[in-house]
Amino acid sequence: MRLELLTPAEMADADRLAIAEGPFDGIGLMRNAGRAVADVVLERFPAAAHVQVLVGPGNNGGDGYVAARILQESGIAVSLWASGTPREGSDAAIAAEECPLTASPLAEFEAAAGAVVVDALYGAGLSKPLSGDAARAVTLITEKKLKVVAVDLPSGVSGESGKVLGSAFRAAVTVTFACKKPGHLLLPGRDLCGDLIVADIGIRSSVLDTVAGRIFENKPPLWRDVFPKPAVDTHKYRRGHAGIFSGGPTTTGAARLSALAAARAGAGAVTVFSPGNALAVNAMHLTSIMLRKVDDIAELAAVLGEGRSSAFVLGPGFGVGEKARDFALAILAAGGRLAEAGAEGLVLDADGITAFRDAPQWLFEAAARAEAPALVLTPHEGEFVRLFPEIAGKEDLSKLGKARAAAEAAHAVIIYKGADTVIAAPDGRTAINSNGAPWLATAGSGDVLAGIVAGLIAQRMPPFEAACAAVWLHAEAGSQLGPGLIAEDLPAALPRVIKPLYLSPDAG
Ligand SMILES: NC(=O)C1=CN([C@@H]2O[C@H](COP(=O)(O)OP(=O)(O)OC[C@H]3O[C@@H](n4cnc5c(N)ncnc54)[C@H](OP(=O)(O)O)[C@@H]3O)[C@@H](O)[C@H]2O)[C@@H](O)CC1
Ligand SMILES: [K+]
Repeated sequence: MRLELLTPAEMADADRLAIAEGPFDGIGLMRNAGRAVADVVLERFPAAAHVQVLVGPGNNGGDGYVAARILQESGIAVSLWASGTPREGSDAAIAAEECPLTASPLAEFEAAAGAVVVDALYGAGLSKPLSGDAARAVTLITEKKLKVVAVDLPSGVSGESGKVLGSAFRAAVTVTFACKKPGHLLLPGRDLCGDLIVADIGIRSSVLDTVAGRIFENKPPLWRDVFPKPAVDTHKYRRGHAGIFSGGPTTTGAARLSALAAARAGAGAVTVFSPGNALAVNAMHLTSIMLRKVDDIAELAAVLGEGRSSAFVLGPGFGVGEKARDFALAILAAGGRLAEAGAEGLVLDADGITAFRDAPQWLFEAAARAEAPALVLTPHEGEFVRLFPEIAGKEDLSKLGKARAAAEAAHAVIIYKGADTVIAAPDGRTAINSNGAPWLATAGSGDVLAGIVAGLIAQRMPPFEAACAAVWLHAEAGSQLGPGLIAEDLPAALPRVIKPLYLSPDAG
């Protein structure tokens, strides 16, 4: 399955190119699309006695006319409700002509109890909020709790952003064509799509290769080639060394969660760098993880000078303040010297992010230096607003657009967390995660994620791929653990989700 996600504009290019190159012309593609929809209706709802097909004036409606015809030919009672008429000479007009049913105006639509609805009002061409007859149809169908099969997208959901314009259908199944679109994975779109089926309608993969941009669904094939594999003759430092900064005596747990996660992600050695007054409490809870006192910038400089640690986590439980800023900037400034010893990255999480709320520019400039270790920022929505207030306020940008703009501005890999986590690199590559689990919304879960990222970067995994892999592994562990999950469970669950990556080329 393809991992590229096509924006509606890219998909329109694909349609044009596919029509030019063949083997199918526009109406050919539409017949294939409509048939795919009809097949899903028949397969999913074999007992349906009545299907109500709602068609719009564009090509989405065209798919609906095809589906209506095929469903009627298969013996089901079909009623057709149209909003507007297809433009003369368009593919949709041909599809409407080939359809033996007479459409009633959508204004007269009544939801029939027990009917299955095919929503072919608007798809990739959604250009304004749903209103009038279409919004009324959404209300009636929702009230009657009818099962909806959406064509391409539930009408009202933006294929670009996953946002709802006005109101939108909640589908049981959505049938899209050739590739998924960002709006299928970003919330609330993902939730409104129900089960998502990608139908092959005869667009050649060479066409999709030509138009595909740099947006991906986050799945193992995206990063498995660079996932660390320990060599047979390896030793612990060759498997990378991650350094995790602990907060004071009452806030040490977060760093230990990160440290355990870095170790479980495969880092050969992990050290917790602790303030002197928290050494005792850290020591009491650490076994395979090493511990070292780092109280001030001079002790940090000594650690950096040794060049052993190749990836750092700063922020979990660390405290918001000057010390967090100084430490982060010192690590980013040490890149050149560290690079020789193999230092690769700094994962700035939680308090480490908030510490820069009044001076984000200092951080961004430090990360922009060519020799700086890679910076990975892991904001949830609140932290994102603190660090990127202007980008966060741009209502016209999707979550993906915001993450991308932030990555460019900060010269950092951004993990914009949430149920639809987006990972963005400064070079424009962006991935949307789709295996998230609600169980992950629990205290300490983010500390674990930061640790996994650092554990992978410590093993020389490139930072964007490390971030993507970490988000996927974290979510996969969360899904497998399920209800009752607490953050302490996550590091221990990692071996179970990592192992299949080594065993099967098709895992995930
Ligand atoms: N050959 C191909 O290209 C293939 C395409 N395929 C299918 O085509 C679909 C894309 O088709 P499309 O580009 O025609 O856009 P579509 O979603 O039908 O909407 C455009 C029309 O709706 C109107 N409109 C929009 N929003 C509205 C609102 N809220 N309220 C009221 N009106 C609104 C809009 O009006 P306008 O913006 O012009 O004012 C325009 O008239 C795609 O999703 C897939 O299903 C497949 O068959 C495979 C082959
Ligand atoms: K639709």
